[in-house]
Amino acid sequence: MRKIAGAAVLTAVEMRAAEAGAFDRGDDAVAMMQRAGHACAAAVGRLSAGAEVLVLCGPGNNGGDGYVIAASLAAAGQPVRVAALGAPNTDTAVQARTGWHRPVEALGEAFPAPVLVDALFGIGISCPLDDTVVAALSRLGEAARLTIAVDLPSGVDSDSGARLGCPAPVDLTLALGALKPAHLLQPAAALCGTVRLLDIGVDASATAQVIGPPTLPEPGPQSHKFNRGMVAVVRGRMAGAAELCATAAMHAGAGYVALLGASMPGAPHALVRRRLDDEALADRRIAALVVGPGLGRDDDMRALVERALASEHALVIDGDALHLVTPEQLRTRGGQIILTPHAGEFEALFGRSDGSKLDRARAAANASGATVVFKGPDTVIAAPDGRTRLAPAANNWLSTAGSGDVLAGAIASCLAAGLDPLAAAAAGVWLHGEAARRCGAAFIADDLARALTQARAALT
Ligand SMILES: NC(=O)C1=CN([C@@H]2O[C@H](COP(=O)(O)OP(=O)(O)OC[C@H]3O[C@@H](n4cnc5c(N)ncnc54)[C@H](O)[C@@H]3O)[C@@H](O)[C@H]2O)[C@@H](O)CC1
Ligand SMILES: [K+]
Repeated sequence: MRKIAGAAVLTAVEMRAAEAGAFDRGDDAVAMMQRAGHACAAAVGRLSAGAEVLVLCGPGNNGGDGYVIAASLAAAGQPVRVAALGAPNTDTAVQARTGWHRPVEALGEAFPAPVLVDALFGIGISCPLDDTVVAALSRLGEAARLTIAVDLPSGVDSDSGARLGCPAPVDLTLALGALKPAHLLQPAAALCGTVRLLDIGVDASATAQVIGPPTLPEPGPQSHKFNRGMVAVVRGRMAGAAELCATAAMHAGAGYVALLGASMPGAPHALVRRRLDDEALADRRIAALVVGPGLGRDDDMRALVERALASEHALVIDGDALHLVTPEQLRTRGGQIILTPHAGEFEALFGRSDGSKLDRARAAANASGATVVFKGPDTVIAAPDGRTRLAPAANNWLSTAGSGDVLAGAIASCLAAGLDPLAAAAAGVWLHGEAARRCGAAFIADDLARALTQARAALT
């Protein structure tokens, strides 16, 4: 059982292909299910500390895992019962069922137990759960002290994270072989509780990964303020947002940060103030230019965004600037560009579309040629080459004014340090999440920007 940082994230189709690849190499489905079930049982056994376990088994292979878990716990002397939603209907699950030699209760009539293991449905759920199933899950979940989902909480769509029924949250989800998008995308992610990964012997390499602690360059004897990475932030109508962004860039490790445009009294002394003119914008030492925080959306600001696009700098485009560009314009401009839209900005720039947040971020990166950081409680980063990174659940207190300005600054700092746009975006999201974790509760964006120093120090 391991933590999820850096883990591969596979869609249902990719997961089945990974399993098929293992079978092609001589593995078989029954052996794989035994490994999955025994790995789950070991975790359940440790966590239940001898309390009675009720395992709920569905009709497919998720249910098959459940029978193996129950049999394994029984063999270890743990009190365990099984309740099922019908008979197993796959060869592998039928085989797993033969290993359980005790009664099987009907789901709707099952008596609760202190530990509930949900092995009703995993990646194979295809339509919303019946109300009677949701009612049974809720009743048994509420009565349990500890609820554990096998692979996924039953009633969520594996690829999109949508609810299929209204399941209650579980305490722990044991992801089998790889993470699935639903472990990270809302609303499903909030139902998963703590997520841990179990190895079941499949090769789970993928273009999508969970963001983990980044590797960032450390200063050495040759370092000076400019080669540590110079960030410039364009000040628009609201100076505060640009100053927050610039402050965040400094605390995330940039060697030199310039605010282009008039600052307000009280900004950090280390922040370099420069006039916003062509000479400042053309400064070749700028390694990342941020435009958008507190910018405004009038014609003057549109012209300013165009001047930023006309520069040769690597760009972080945030906030209002996302309303003043088009995907085609960005694709034509090329070069290193990171976009940091929240849901409203994303829709304004890329329009409404169906599909999961992962699909939408990938399509946006493809359309714009930029790296897209689709922000929210389930941030997804997509690069134009198809690689994606998904953020683990972060501190919900991040839903505060200025939090996005801080993120843009953190990302710009990592871009200026020489990381490629995908790595820089992922590093910035990690630093932002770690800073928020350290801040605890009810912090403001100024605290968050300062806490980036501690988040950065945690990596050294
Ligand atoms: N070798 C394998 O195939 C392995 C499979 N694994 C497990 O197998 C799971 C996937 O198994 P399956 O593909 O069989 O899928 P599931 O077991 O998730 O569910 C599919 C079954 O549920 C039924 N179903 C779907 N939606 C329903 C609904 N709303 N109401 C009632 N019934 C519904 C389907 O008709 C089918 O019988 C994974 O999540 C994982 O837990 C693991 O054991 C690893 C190995
Ligand atoms: K499940």
